[in-house]
Amino acid sequence: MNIQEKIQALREEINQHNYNYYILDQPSISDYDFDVLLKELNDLEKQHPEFFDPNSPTQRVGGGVSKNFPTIVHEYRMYSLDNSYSIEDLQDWEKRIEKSLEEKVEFVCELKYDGASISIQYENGDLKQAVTRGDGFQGDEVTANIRTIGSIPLKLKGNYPSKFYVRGEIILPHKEFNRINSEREKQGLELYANPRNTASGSLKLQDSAEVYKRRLDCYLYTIVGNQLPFNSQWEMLQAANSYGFKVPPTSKLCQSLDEVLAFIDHWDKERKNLPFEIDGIVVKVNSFAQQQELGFTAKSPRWAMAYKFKAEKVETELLSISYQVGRTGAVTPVANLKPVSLAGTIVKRASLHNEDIINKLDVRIGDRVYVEKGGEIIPKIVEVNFDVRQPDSEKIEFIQNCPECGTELVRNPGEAQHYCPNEDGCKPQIIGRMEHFVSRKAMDMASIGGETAVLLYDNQLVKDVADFYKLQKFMLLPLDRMAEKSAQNIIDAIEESKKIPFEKVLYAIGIRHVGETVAKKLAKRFHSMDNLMQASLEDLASTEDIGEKIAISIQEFFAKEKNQILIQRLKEAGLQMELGEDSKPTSNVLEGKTFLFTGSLTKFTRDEAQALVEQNGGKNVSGVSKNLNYLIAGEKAGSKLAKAQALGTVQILTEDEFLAMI
Ligand SMILES: NC(=O)c1ccc[n+]([C@@H]2O[C@H](COP(=O)([O-])OP(=O)(O)OC[C@H]3O[C@@H](n4cnc5c(N)ncnc54)[C@H](O)[C@@H]3O)[C@@H](O)[C@H]2O)c1
Ligand SMILES: [Zn+2]
Repeated sequence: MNIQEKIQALREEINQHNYNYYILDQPSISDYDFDVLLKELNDLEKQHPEFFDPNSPTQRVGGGVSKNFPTIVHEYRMYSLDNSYSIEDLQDWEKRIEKSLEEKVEFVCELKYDGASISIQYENGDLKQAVTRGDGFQGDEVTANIRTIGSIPLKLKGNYPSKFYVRGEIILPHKEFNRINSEREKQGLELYANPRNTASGSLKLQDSAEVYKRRLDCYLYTIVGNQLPFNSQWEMLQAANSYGFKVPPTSKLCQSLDEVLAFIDHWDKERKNLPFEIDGIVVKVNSFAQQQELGFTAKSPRWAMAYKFKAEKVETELLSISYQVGRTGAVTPVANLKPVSLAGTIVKRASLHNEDIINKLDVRIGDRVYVEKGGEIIPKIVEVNFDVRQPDSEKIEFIQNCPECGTELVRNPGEAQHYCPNEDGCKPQIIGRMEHFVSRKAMDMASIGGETAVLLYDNQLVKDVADFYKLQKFMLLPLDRMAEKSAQNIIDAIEESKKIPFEKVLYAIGIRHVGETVAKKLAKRFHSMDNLMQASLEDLASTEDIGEKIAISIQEFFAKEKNQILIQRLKEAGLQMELGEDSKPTSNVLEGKTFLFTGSLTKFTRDEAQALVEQNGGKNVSGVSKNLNYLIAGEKAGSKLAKAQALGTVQILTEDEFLAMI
């Protein structure tokens, strides 16, 4: 990979994590690992300014707006914060500031509440409107949900300005987070990863009665507006307090960096006693005049810096290891720990991923181990305390047979995971496939949870996913705890699922390595199950973002006779086996041609434009290169236009010229 490709790959990877984190509220990596990726990209971009892109995730606030709420443009932009993980970084920052201001600087230290940003507008003392940060320029209007939060005043007191926005963080206290998760566990629902993403997900619920039940809380730290009666962060906090806002009493005015460091030190130790999660300390230049002089970068103020704590780590004992078999047959070792309190939850298990990780950690039963939790659901073991290892401890031998069905496990060359090959006889694999099939992003049958899947399987009603479509109500009624209403719900959900679009069906059938995104790309490229089943390895592997590994996995899946029969039965049941009319290409006038849009577009949004390209058989690309045929340049087109002109091989079009092509 050359530098440009590396930069591009990092941008794509980070964008995907941003999407998981901010839109789906389901991070798949820890914040620390995410920040490492972002820093790597930032460093590369600094070394290679020629690849600057204003749309890079280093230049933009990570969030976005959803389709479920009205979108509101922020009158005053909402920024993110610069992060540092070390005291040295913080010292460097202070030196930079002092140098550019050439005068004494006071700082305000605040806790960095780990929740979701909110901006709330007040007019004449009344709460008017509440908007999420979104991408910093515009966010979701969630006023009704915000009104359910007890600590946010609906009416102000004292001598408040007539119009302003107050900003702060919506958080979910540990106690509530644990309560919600233990309820979800009882209902067999997927657990939420951490309080922050749960708080942000709660704000986006459609039913404010549900939001009310979540007992969110809010801490406020900024007021913005025109001609406000205070000149510093500290004065502002006092004023906000006098208007009736819940301003945290923990903030501190510091005269020197040493005082700042003492504050950090104090809270690094004390944070575990707080009833809510903080992920660091925010240090802000106190004086507004100085703030103004320092200004902003593309995504954060230069006058503030977040110092992030390292993920909390605790020591405990490894009691035993169990092995879990997933729907693909993958066997995952899980550490059973002596229960210990970590980041507000009691931790009893930690992930060990695979044999290689066990060997690398050299972890043994009875060892004292360090456990860390960084945003994911299951914490991980990061280190062994070798100083106190028992002399008679033995190296862990990975199991050789499936703990569920006894079949000998296989480990393919080049892969770290062990698999149980007994696809059709190993219960967790069958149940896992059923659960995957009915899940929200697949066939979306909410009325069939994990417990129901087990019930249906144990009663021999459903042995594979096609059996769902043979179910009738009278078969369900005799089952344990199956009321008339739940039986009807199940039958309805199964019937409804016949309308689920092809790309989700493709995801639902559970081909190894075919996730949601890959399924979409395959659907778009091959249009129907039949085409896909007949596609050659070359055809498959030449699809965007699909490499040989996925291509082989697809071919292996369809080569099996039992899968061919399964598909045939699903087809007969009436599932969607091809793309819906509206996603099919309407013409192929753009076939074989590549397009890129730049600048601000007036005739269509970027998404609409790209959809037009695809509907007419063309392909969208993400950067200017020899592979680009057409660049459609809107107003204020910048570096991409210049680069295309320099290349000389790219045809440059206006929006109208593009429309004329189709
Ligand atoms: N794990 C993942 O996949 C993933 C993906 C994207 C982002 N993230 C994480 O999200 C974070 C980046 O998100 P971000 O842009 O919201 O930045 P951030 O959370 O690091 O900092 C900015 C935010 O801090 C909040 N904040 C809390 N207390 C504050 C205070 N006292 N004063 C001012 N602001 C305060 C504000 O909401 C502000 O918008 C990083 O920590 C990153 O690791 C993780
Ligand atoms: Zn098995």
